[in-house]
Amino acid sequence: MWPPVAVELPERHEDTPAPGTDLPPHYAYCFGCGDRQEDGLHLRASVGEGQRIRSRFTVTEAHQGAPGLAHGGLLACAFDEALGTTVGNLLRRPAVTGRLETDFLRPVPVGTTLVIDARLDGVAGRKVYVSAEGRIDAEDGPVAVRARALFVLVELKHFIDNGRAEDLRAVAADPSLLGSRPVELNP
Ligand SMILES: CCCCC/C=C\C/C=C\C/C=C\C/C=C\CCCC(=O)SCCNC(=O)CCNC(=O)[C@H](O)C(C)(C)COP(=O)(O)OP(=O)(O)OC[C@H]1O[C@@H](n2cnc3c(N)ncnc32)[C@H](O)[C@@H]1OP(=O)(O)O
Repeated sequence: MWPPVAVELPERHEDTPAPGTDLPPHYAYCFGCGDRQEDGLHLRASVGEGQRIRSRFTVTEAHQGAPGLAHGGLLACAFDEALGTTVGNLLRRPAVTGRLETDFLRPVPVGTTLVIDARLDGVAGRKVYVSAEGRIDAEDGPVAVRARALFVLVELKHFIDNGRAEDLRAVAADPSLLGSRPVELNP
């Protein structure tokens, strides 16, 4: 059963941009989406209809597990990012991945762009349930990966208490590293 508990489905946050709007990286050095993270996955997300966010991830030679094929762990990472950005942008509250499960249905060759459609399935207290499927090269392409996750809402303190001090200082000095959102960090 998914979600595994009774949930509410909140309206998306009033500050969520209109469907079709591209979303900025949430952190410039994020491995999933950061534009200053040269070795990262460089997912690009945009707002979908209702409780949906669409992300795109292009598999490169750096992402191989077997010759010419994407590594499953990297695909899981891409889904973590796509699901996390769905939670963050639709609820506009900080959250972390508590549990992530993935089903790999087809091999994903280097050069593929996965079109990942994620949706918010519901919220139960601090628990947020999200799911996604990734299709090969087109929004109506064959499904290659499905994922479901539980995110847990946290206070900003979670990041301040646990993050490495020099990285927190860098963000405090240059808040634009966190995309367009004003966040107060005083480590
Ligand atoms: C100004 C605000 C800005 C807001 C943001 C706005 C826009 C943002 C835009 C974009 C989005 C941004 C980012 C998204 C992108 C990428 C996503 C990547 C995310 C990650 O990559 S993030 C790193 C990996 N992640 C961790 O580093 C977590 C380590 N972990 C912990 O820090 C703790 O473990 C924590 C906090 C998870 C829980 O700890 P805790 O003490 O706070 O709470 P507790 O344990 O009570 O759990 C509460 C309830 O969740 C249930 N629960 C917990 N874990 C479970 C599990 N695994 N399975 C089943 N249920 C579970 C419990 O059973 C309980 O349920 P119940 O309430 O029913 O008892």
